[in-house]
Amino acid sequence: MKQRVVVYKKLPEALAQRLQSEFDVSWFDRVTEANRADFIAALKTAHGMIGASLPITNAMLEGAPELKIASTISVGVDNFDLEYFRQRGLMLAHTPGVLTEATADTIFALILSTARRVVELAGYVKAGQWKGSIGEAQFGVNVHGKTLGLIGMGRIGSAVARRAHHGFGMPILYHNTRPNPETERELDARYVSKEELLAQADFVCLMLPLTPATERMIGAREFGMMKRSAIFINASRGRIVDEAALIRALQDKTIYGAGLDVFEVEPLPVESPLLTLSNVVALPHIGSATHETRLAMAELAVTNLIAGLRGEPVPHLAV
Ligand SMILES: NC(=O)C1=CN([C@@H]2O[C@H](COP(=O)(O)OP(=O)(O)OC[C@H]3O[C@@H](n4cnc5c(N)ncnc54)[C@H](O)[C@@H]3O)[C@@H](O)[C@H]2O)C=CC1
Ligand SMILES: O=C(O)C(=O)CO
Repeated sequence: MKQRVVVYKKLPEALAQRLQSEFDVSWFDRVTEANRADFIAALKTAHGMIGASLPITNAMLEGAPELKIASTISVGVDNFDLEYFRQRGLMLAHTPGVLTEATADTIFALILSTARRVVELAGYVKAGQWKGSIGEAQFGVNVHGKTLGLIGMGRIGSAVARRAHHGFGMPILYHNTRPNPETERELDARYVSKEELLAQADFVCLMLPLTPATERMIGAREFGMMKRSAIFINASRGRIVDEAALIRALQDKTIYGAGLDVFEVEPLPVESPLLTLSNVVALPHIGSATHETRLAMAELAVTNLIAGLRGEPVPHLAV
């Protein structure tokens, strides 16, 4: 008898066929309030599940005694309780590496667009407000030669640092769980305490996983330690930051601006004060969202899932 798989994100046709040919599949393009009960019911007999962008609670999995593997189409695994997976001996697969460069590109887009006020001033042109030569009121700040502070120097952090060092001549400070000697040699990056980084960096960029140790790691105290000219960049996870404190720091001009791809609540509620601030560039969680990269992520997640269900070594296990 075929093993059963629950898919909870729309997959490219060729990958859907690959799963369909080997497994008995329940399809959910996405899970909403309307089909949530059907999704949970489908999990009850599932051996594997694959998808993204949905918190998977232990309660959902309690009713899934046959489950062996969850394969998330993301590198971040914060939608799962890792301890629960360990205790039940379940596998959790993810997609590191294939999205590193696309996400680093997005982070650079945030750095440049916030510093040079690209979104705000493109809106100014489109609104027909460009009547003469622009003046100081529209000037931005330099990116090249400024100090980049990276909190989190893993795969994506290192890819951002390479762009900054080779392309923009930026001195690099970083803070990480442990020093990364290879990156230090290649990019002349300097390992410093979080406090030193916050005080010295012109751009403070988070590239961390969301874990109990990183949740709300950046709050009022940390914004207070940054330069008033600092630009804060977050494309990691919104909950690493105390968003109310960030809003206050931006309103009070404790910092100069922020480039954000992630938020405490996503989609970002339309009433968020972040949307009223001209010194904020807000993107809809598009770090890895290119055609090529999303396809590579889906391919890797399907490969992970199939390997797990066949009892073969899984290329990328988080647990
Ligand atoms: N906006 C988006 O679309 C995307 C967001 N992400 C986020 O980026 C995160 C990082 O991805 P990768 O670079 O591939 O992961 P990675 O595991 O290669 O790098 C994370 C780094 O953070 C460090 N770290 C962890 N906890 C720390 C702490 N408490 N203090 C200091 N350093 C700490 C680790 O030592 C590691 O070097 C993902 O977990 C995900 O949440 C990833 C891809 C796309
Ligand atoms: O992979 C992740 O963790 C993302 O946030 C989306 O690519």
